[in-house]
Parts: sequence; structure tokens; C-alpha cells
Amino acid sequence: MGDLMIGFENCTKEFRLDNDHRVILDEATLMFDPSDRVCVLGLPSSGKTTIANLLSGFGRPNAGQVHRSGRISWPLGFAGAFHPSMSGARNIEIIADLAEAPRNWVSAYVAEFSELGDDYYRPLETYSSSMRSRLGFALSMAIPADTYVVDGIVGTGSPSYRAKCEVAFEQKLDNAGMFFVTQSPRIAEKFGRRFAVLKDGDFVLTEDFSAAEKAFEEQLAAQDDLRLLVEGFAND
Ligand SMILES: Nc1ncnc2c1ncn2[C@@H]1O[C@H](COP(=O)(O)OP(=O)(O)OP(=O)(O)O)[C@@H](O)[C@H]1O
Repeated sequence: MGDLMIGFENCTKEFRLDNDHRVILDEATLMFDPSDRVCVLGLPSSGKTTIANLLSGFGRPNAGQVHRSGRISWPLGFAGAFHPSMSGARNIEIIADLAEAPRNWVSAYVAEFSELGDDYYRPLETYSSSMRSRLGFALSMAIPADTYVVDGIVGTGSPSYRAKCEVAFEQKLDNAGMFFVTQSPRIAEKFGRRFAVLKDGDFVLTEDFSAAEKAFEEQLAAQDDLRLLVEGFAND
């Protein structure tokens, strides 16, 4: 395994709740080059956000290792670090400083890309969720990364704004890789170059997109069969 590879090595990640135990990864391995475009298809609630967060450095596995090297982004559009009482502009300046990025350039870029107008200078607590998303996405585009982590979707908002986000993200991929977790085969096909399916706590790497789509559809069908079976018992 090359020194610069990133990803998951024999990783176990589980959550213990009062009377429940959820295994997200079970000694799973998926290593890749930071410039790869890796897409992982996972069913709803299978652990996609947890996995994206682990690669971004939020949280740790229970066992095994998450390998990180180079600049790995936080999940695209992540807005959890914003301070509600500070303006969008002030939040962006602070994060730009922490990321050691040129704050004036970053702030000007975010102001323009987010299309927030005067709201950019108002406190975050006055923002709607889509305004927060636009601020978060614009910030993700302004801070350089070698590998972009994406949880679910690229950008939010109106179709035209989402299209603008997708174009900006595709441009970033000219010089960077990505790790994209999604439950949408359409999105996986659009952005991915290597594909895996999250199955029973493991990453199942597939030859190509068609094989990943087939494996994912089989999982969806099995989930539907199980649901019908449970509903059948409930109706008996
Ligand atoms: N901090 C936590 N403590 C306990 N359980 C958690 C925690 N975080 C996530 N989970 C559980 O782990 C499972 C996977 O959650 P996660 O959000 O990673 O899945 P997901 O595939 O991103 O979900 P979705 O498709 O709904 O976006 C869920 O059952 C969730 O309830």
C-alpha cells in the first residue's frame, strides 16, 4: 500500500444504543489514491454520513485505521462549524484563517458564489436552511482540497443554483479527487470513476458502474422483500 493512499483499513465502526447495536463498518477496507474519484452507493441509513465524516476526520473508528493524507475536505457544504450569532462574512473570515487560506479572496468568492447579497453581512441565526447551505457550499469551493468528500448531493437550492454548484464542483475535479457517498445511482454515474457498494458493513468494490448499480438494486430489492415480509407478519 503506497504511503499516499487514503481510506479505510480494517475499519470497524459501530454505535451502541440502549437496546440496539448498529454496525456501520465491520473490518472493512477501501484504500484509494487521493486523486481517484470514488463513489460508494449505500442504502438509506446504512452509514453513508458516518463514513464520509470519518474520512473528513470527524469521529474515529472503533477499530482499524482511517488513512488521511493531503488536504481532505470536510463534507461538501458542511455548515456545522458556523457560529449563529456571527455574520456569514465573519464566519467565513474565521474559517479561512483557520484553513490558512487568503481571507479577503475567500470572503469575496463566497459572497459572490453564494448570491446572498446583503444577507452575507447578517447573523447566521437569521438564515434559512438553504441560505446556510449556499454559504457552506460556496466555502467548500473556496478552500482548496486534494480530495473532496461529498455526502449525498452536490449543492442545494433551485435547479439552476444546483446546476451552478455541479459545474463548480466538476471544475474542482480537474485537479482533485473525491470520495462521494450516495444512494443515487444517477449521481454516482455522473461523478464517479471507481465504484463500491456498502454491504453488510463492508465495501464491495465493483468492476464498473453497471456492476455497482446492479449490486445496489439487488440490495434495494432485498430490502423491499424484507419490508413486505414484515408487513405480512404484522397483518397476520
Ligand atoms: N452518533 C450516533 N449515535 C448512535 N447512532 C448513530 C449515530 N450516528 C448515526 N447513527 C445511526 O447509524 C446509522 C447510520 O447513520 P448515517 O447517518 O451514517 O446513515 P446514512 O446512510 O447517511 O443515512 P441517510 O440515508 O438517512 O442519510 C443510523 O441507523 C443512525 O441512526
